[in-house]
Amino acid sequence: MLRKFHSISAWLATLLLLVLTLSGALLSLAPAIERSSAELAASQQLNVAELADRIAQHYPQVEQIERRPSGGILVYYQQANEAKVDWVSPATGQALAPYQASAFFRWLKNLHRSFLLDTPGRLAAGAGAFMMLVLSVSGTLLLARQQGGIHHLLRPLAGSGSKRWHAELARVALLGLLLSALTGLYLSTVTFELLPEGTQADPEPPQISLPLTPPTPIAPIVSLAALQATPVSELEELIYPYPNDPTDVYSLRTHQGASFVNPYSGEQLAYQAHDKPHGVYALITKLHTGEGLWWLGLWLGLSALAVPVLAVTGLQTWWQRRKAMPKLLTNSQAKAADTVILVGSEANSTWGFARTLHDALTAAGHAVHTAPMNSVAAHYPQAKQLLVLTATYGDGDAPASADHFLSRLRAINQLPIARFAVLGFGDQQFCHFCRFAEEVDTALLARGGESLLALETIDRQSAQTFARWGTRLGEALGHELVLEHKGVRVPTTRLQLVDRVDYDVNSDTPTSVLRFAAMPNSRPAWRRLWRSARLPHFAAGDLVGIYAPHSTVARLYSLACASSDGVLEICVRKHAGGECSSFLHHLQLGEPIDVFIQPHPTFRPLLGDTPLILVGAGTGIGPLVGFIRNNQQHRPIHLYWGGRDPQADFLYETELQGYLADGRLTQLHAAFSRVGDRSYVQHRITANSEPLQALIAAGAQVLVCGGRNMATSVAEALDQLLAPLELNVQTLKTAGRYREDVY
Ligand SMILES: Cc1cc2nc3c(=O)[nH]c(=O)nc-3n(C[C@H](O)[C@H](O)[C@H](O)COP(=O)(O)O)c2cc1C
Repeated sequence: MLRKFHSISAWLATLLLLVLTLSGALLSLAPAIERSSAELAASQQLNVAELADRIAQHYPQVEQIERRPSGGILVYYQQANEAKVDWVSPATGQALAPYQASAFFRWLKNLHRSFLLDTPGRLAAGAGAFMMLVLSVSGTLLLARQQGGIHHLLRPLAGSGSKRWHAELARVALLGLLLSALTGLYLSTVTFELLPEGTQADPEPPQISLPLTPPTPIAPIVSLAALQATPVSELEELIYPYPNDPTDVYSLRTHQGASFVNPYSGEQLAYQAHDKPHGVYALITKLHTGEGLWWLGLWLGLSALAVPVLAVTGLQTWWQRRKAMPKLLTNSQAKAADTVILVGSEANSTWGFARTLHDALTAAGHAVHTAPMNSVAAHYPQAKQLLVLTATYGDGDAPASADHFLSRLRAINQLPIARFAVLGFGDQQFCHFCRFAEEVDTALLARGGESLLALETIDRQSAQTFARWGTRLGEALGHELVLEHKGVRVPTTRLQLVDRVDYDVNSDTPTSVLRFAAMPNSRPAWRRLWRSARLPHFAAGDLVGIYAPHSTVARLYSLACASSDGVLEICVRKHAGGECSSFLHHLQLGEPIDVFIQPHPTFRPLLGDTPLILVGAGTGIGPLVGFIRNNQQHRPIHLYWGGRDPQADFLYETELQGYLADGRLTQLHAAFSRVGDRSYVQHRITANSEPLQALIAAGAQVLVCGGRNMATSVAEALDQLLAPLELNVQTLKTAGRYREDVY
């Protein structure tokens, strides 16, 4: 829902925002250009009397002095009965250059404020500022969700292509865009008098009586006390008395207020301060335009320039997601359907299964409506059965297209369709296999639903299990149903094996560390002209999906390095009958594999320098080594790892010794199950209870990677040692300080 909302708002706002941001970016140059044509430094220490005295040496017929927000000084004067304006040097009072207001910038300002129209244009500009605010906030929430929480917003981003560019750029430009949007919205509300602009002080001109008769000439301006007491940095404008009127006075406007100055005595008359709302208005105008804050102007301008790029990359991401969703040519209307299929998916493969089911049911004569789970309606008047197909993500959580399903269901008075069947898609590698599907099944039963078929789960997109479920569904519906699903491979990058280290080679289950690099000639020649082959972007702990030859189902492996390390590294144990692990173990140097990256943002070290306790067994060491390798800031890292025999499978032993020596690893506690005291990693944890208690009390984060049994034993051992601290694994998990990557 959030993604859809973000996409629709983006479409509506794109055109509006392109005009607003491009004109805003150009306008942001104005303060810096003006600043470069004015001379400023000397003006900061002067008072207005001194400045006016210097100017008087060169401009006998001066009428007005103005200090621009940039700090430059303008002088308005008469020459040969012609009104003129010059930039002057505050240091000497001499002319720098004639002043010419830029017609281009005036036009641009009108375009930016009102699209060169009147009230409708101003309304559109206000709406544009509002859309920018909405997009900035919804985009931040999306990013926070992708990164595993708002406090992880600054973590390195995973993914590649336009999606990654979009997120990366949005993160950089976010503050500038938020500031522009909020201040722009405020200025719009002031334009439409929804908020007060405040008033600039405008005191009544005083009547002065002449000190002497016949009239004496007015005092030299440098001697006027009120002007001496006003620093130039406070000045907005000084208007001189009319030369032929001996009763006229100086009119002085500063940032704080307005007053008059007696030209004979130098006394300040009728001072009036600007009101508070005006102060707020002036400050917000300054923050929006960057006038007087040229660096802020340039920063806002650069942030605004990000908007067209965000529009293009956002559009590409939207298009790619749309393309990945199957086209359902025969999708019935929700109100006319007798069968409703709701889909929970993050990376879209479940949509492929939904389409196979949709087509088969349609061919069998059903009117089928297929939609994302988040679009569940309160009422389907004709529907007789609801079929829910959903994946599970994160730590047993809902995928993107289903993250509001359970709350929607709670808000609906009566279950929209009584008969239902849930089919869960997941991966046994993960700790909570198909847990979200279980939750959905339980929730539907609790709401009084009637199970058409018991919950079924599908491991790693098995087409066979899907076909068997289809047969049973057909029986429940009273007709034959054949589900022949042909998996669709997601787009991949081709890499080649460049290095391998093999361990335990004499056993049936050897382990290898495999390193891959980009395949130089994997791209068409015309694309190689502008970009050479390179690795996709990933961080240690992300997952890489690898297709064995002729397989449409990818196997996921945890990454032992980041793309900035220049290779893609995984640690693989060969399993009896494991198609992908056997393929990888037989791979020769130079041979290719096809991969894609699945970000795993929740399995990462928290930012900062708090200690890390890394726990793993067997190949679970992969991502943990990646975290240690990238520990350039030398935060304390304590590694607990379990293997079988140090002579045969001490994975990464040489690297780990190097990391201990250079300070990237603080302590290494290895346990071996087939030699010596035949211990497991949880035994090392229990034996080190006290130092571990101290580390966790100091805020340490625990990251566990490896088999499910190991993870359970480690959690039990940690629960025991945490009890005296009145903590347990669950509370650490809730605080994001205990993360697992378990298979
Ligand atoms: C980061 C990540 C986390 C996952 N978490 C789980 C999980 O907790 N439980 C599970 O059974 N499957 C999990 N999976 C596997 C997916 O549910 C499974 O691959 C599913 O078929 C994906 O469907 P989709 O392509 O429609 O999103 C996870 C996959 C990824 C990439």
